Amino acid sequence: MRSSMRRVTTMTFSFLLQSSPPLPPVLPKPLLSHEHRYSLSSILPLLTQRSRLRTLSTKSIPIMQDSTSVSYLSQREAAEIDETLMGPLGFSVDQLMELAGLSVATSVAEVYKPSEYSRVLAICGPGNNGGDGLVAARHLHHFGYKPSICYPKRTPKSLYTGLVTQLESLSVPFVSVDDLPEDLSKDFDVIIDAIFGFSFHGAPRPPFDDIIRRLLSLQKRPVIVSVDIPSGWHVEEGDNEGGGIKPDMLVSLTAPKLCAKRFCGPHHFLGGRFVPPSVAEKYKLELPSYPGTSMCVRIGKPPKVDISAMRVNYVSPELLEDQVESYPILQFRKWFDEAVAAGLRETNAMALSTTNKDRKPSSRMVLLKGFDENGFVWFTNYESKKGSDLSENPFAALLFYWEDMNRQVRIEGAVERISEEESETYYHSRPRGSQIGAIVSKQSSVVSGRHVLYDEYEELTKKYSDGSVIPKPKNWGGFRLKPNLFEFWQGQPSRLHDRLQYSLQEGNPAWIIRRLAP
Ligand SMILES: NC(=O)C1=CN([C@@H]2O[C@H](COP(=O)(O)OP(=O)(O)OC[C@H]3O[C@@H](n4cnc5c(N)ncnc54)[C@H](OP(=O)(O)O)[C@@H]3O)[C@@H](O)[C@H]2O)[C@H](O)CC1
Ligand SMILES: Cc1cc2nc3c(=O)[nH]c(=O)nc-3n(C[C@H](O)[C@H](O)[C@H](O)COP(=O)(O)O)c2cc1C
Ligand SMILES: Cc1ncc(COP(=O)(O)O)c(C=O)c1O
Ligand SMILES: [K+]
Repeated sequence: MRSSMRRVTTMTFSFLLQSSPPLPPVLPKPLLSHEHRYSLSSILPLLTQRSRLRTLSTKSIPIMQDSTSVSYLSQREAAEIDETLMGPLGFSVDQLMELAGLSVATSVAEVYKPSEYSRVLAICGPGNNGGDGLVAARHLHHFGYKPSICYPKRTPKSLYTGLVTQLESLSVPFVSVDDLPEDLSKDFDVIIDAIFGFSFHGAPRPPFDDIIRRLLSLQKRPVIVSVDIPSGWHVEEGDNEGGGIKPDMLVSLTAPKLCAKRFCGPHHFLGGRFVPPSVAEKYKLELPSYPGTSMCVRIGKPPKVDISAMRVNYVSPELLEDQVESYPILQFRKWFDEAVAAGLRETNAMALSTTNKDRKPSSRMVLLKGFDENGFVWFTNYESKKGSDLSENPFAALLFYWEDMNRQVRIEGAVERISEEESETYYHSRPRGSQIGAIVSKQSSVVSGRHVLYDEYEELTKKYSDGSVIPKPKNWGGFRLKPNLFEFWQGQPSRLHDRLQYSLQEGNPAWIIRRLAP
């Protein structure tokens, strides 16, 4: 260990990750030509359908933990709020309908990905709820779904005829009630129930009575997404007879109506991100905040899941022996670049597994800060648990999981400290707050409270507020793992994954590539 430590002190700092660091000069020339630059469009086919879709939808949907803090509206309040918005507040019905329909489409896209739920039937009623359904269908078309529309009682107002024309111009098919299959489960994955909204009263009249009866008979598929009110439910009392439709998703608009208290399906979303504060104040509306730029927010409890049934069937391009690089470091570079180009978050995050002298393993995430033919580098506190493990047993394993690409990379080898000089250079490249953080944190030791760290952090922040150099703690620095084994794993259907292992035999510099059973 000592001698190898001395060897690394002569290295320059060039291993640190750059977008495309120079290739190691020790590699034979012809291999250099194998290096590719990847544009995002060339990478996209490598991503799964699932991940491609994720880029369409909002990144994170915060969940309202306390559903009691959302206001519920009576039928009269809902109608009054609409009048206020469209009267003194200057909104037009077209505008509100566009936003409502977009909220419905984004909510659907959050939960039901078009790779699995592409065939959508929007059943639209005669009022504005039906209009929301028409708008949602248009957006879903643009999101990659294949919507069809059933719109039996058309209103001859220009708002609605315009929405119909827009859908026709996209070749979205309109299906008459007579042409609807009796069993909707064969032809559709999702039904948008945009039949009745908050102006529904009495019992459903034809042809909607029969359509609602058909929705009632559906089992698991297609899923039903109700816009604002599950059609047929009493706007305030809900499904009071217990025989109404049971939607899988309810997208409440502006604020949930009283009937939504009776909704016990798995997905309750709120849309209608346009309520001005004056309206919220007047009606004492308590509404959750919408995340980022999202048009919808999940309200209520997240769905209960059957963990044992949670699984993904991976579908990816094949990983073949004659397509991979002869040098694992080049193959790693290729996959790393592809992961970066695909926009994955923290591509350089890796699990580091160590063992202590009693052969007890432990794992944690660290950030890769550079790699080349000499090894893989990360930084940490030498007196931490991992630091002490590595001094007792200088062998470790690294693991990368690039979920959106169905890829995993395992790397194993011997570990050594990098030079003080390299650690110094890297330490001072970090944000000053993190430099102070490294001084404050006696990593892996017990702390009596958060304040202990923060008090010292504040003190040091003041001390170094003049911009002077923050000295690197002696016990903070880098490790380098020199690999003797790599495995590139590409997820495939039916768990028949591709696994290509590169290993080094004692005293032989050539890498042997072998396929392992999945
Ligand atoms: N604030 C928002 O977020 C916005 C929500 N919008 C949506 O608008 C609906 C409310 O729209 P409205 O037009 O007032 O009403 P409905 O869509 O519920 O439907 C009224 C039509 O339905 C007929 N109706 C009523 N009861 C029955 C029944 N039992 N059988 C058959 N037909 C029925 C009614 O006809 P009537 O002759 O009975 O009056 C109407 O033709 C709201 O829920 C949101 O989805 C807006 O997009 C704007 C902003
Ligand atoms: C994504 C991610 C990256 C991390 N990167 C580092 C790192 O580069 N260095 C580090 O010391 N700790 C890092 N941590 C914190 C470690 O996971 C761990 O909590 C800490 O190093 C203490 O581990 P130990 O007690 O096993 O030594 C990271 C955590 C996460 C979730
Ligand atoms: C405790 C700790 N140390 C070091 C790092 C690496 O951070 P940096 O990128 O600032 O070097 C991390 C990253 O999460 C960390 O949590
Ligand atoms: K509805």
